[in-house]
This record gives sequence, C-alpha cells and structure tokens, in this order.
Amino acid sequence: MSTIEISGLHKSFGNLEVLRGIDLAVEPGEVVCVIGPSGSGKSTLLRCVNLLEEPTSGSIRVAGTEVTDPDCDIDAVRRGIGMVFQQFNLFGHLTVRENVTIAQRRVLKRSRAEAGRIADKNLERVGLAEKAGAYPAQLSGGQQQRVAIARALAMDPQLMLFDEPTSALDPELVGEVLAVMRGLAAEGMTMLVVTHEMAFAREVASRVVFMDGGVVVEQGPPEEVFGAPREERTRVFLHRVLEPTRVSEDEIGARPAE
Ligand SMILES: Nc1ncnc2c1ncn2[C@@H]1O[C@H](COP(=O)(O)OP(=O)(O)OP(=O)(O)O)[C@@H](O)[C@H]1O
Repeated sequence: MSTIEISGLHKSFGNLEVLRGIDLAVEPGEVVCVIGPSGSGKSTLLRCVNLLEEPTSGSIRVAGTEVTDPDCDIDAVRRGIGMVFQQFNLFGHLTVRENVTIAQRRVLKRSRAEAGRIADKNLERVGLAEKAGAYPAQLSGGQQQRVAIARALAMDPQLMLFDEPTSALDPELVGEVLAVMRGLAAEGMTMLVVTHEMAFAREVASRVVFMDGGVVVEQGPPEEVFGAPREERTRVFLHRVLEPTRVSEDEIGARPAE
C-alpha cells in the first residue's frame, strides 16, 4: 500500500486554480522532493495531504485512508503525519523539552515521564540533547527548526511532510537542518519534501517531482530529472536555479563611483 496516493487533485482559491489535476504516489521509505517555481502550488499540495486545505476535487489516500471522505477520522490521520513548516511555530514560553512533550501529552495522552523520555530521545536524534532546558529565544533558527523536527518525530509519524524547512534560515544554518533530514532519510523515514535546496534534492531524494502551474510536469530519479530532463519547462527552471550568479572579480573589487 502506498503511504500517499493522490489522484486527480484539484484545488482552487476563488477563481485561482492552484492545483490542476495532480497524480502522485509516495511509497513507504521513499524521499520525494517537490521542486518548482514560486506559486506553482507545491505548498498547497502538501497542505492538502494534511487537510490544512480542503481539496476542490480529487482523491488523497494516506496509508489507505481517504482523507477527503467526510466520515474519515482526520485527527487519526494527522497523528500519523509529522509536518515541519518554514516557520518553526514553537511556544516561546515553554522550554525545548516542553515544546516536544506538549502534543505527546495532549494528543497521545502519554504520561509526563514517558513524554519526557521520548522527547529526550528525539532531541538526541536531532543533536540538541543539551538544549532541553533552554527556551526557543535562546536558540538559533537552525536549532529551533531541529526542535520542530524532534517535536514531529516524537509523535511516531509514519510520514513526514516538510514545507520549505530551510527557507527562513540564514544560509549558514541551512546545513544543520538538512543534515538532520538526511539522517532521517537514511533511517528509512517516508518523506515528502517541498524544497528550494536543489543539492539536497539531487543527493537525498529517491524521486524528484517538478511542478509548474499546478501540474506535475515531470518526475523521476534525481539523476534523470537533474541530469537529463525530458521537458523543456523543467530544463528552463533548472537552468535558472542552478546557473551560478556570475560576478566577475572586477565587479567584486569595484568601488562605487564617487
Ligand atoms: N489561502 C490562500 N488563499 C488564496 N490564494 C492562495 C492561498 N494559498 C495559496 N494561494 C495561492 O496559490 C498559489 C500557489 O501557492 P503555493 O504556496 O502553493 O505555491 P508554492 O509553489 O509553494 O510557492 P513558493 O515556492 O513561493 O512557496 C499562489 O498564487 C498563492 O498566492
């Protein structure tokens, strides 16, 4: 059974048709990276999987459950999905450990001791065991995002959704979050990742999905999508994002005219 199976998914906001017939499956243990230009519908796709947005039409099955079915127990489905957003959404008045225990206690009804033990295990997993007693404001953005990942992992998800998890970070902090995600991929976690980090997608994805204008233009193993894209739209996009900024030494050294 596929972990996610999407077919004929449409989503409109008023007159704006953002998703125009998406078919996509994610198999257990796969890391699927969704890339594409701004506004192509990547985040909306992810939010539909978690029913943060309601699809206009189409079908989404998560571990066999049709999430668009009005009778579906959406809370039960959501419990199986860990979601990590661009913004970390931590509670500022709670410590790191409390941020990781609160949903475990409220939603899974774990005891304080058990939730604490699981929090510590997952903080260790993201390399933040020593920060358990700190408050979010005392952490860097990269550390806060790793806490958000630990919080999601503590719920024992069978699937992790990442929506541009590094986009709000200073460039020097991106690597530590990607390293944690790389580790999860190596552990066999099923992951659907919307990202602008092309090097990560190229290196870690089992499959890359290129979206543009609300449709999946092409998908395949990273070596194919990056190395030999079949579609012109993919080629144009990759050329634009992968072409290094050309700054000549003269320009770097140039002083503004007096
Ligand atoms: N709640 C909403 N109401 C109205 N329009 C929306 C809403 N959410 C998204 N949109 C619009 O849907 C389109 C797709 O947005 P989405 O965030 O899914 O794109 P994206 O590919 O993830 O872009 P980016 O890479 O910039 O995050 C955009 O035009 C956006 O303005």
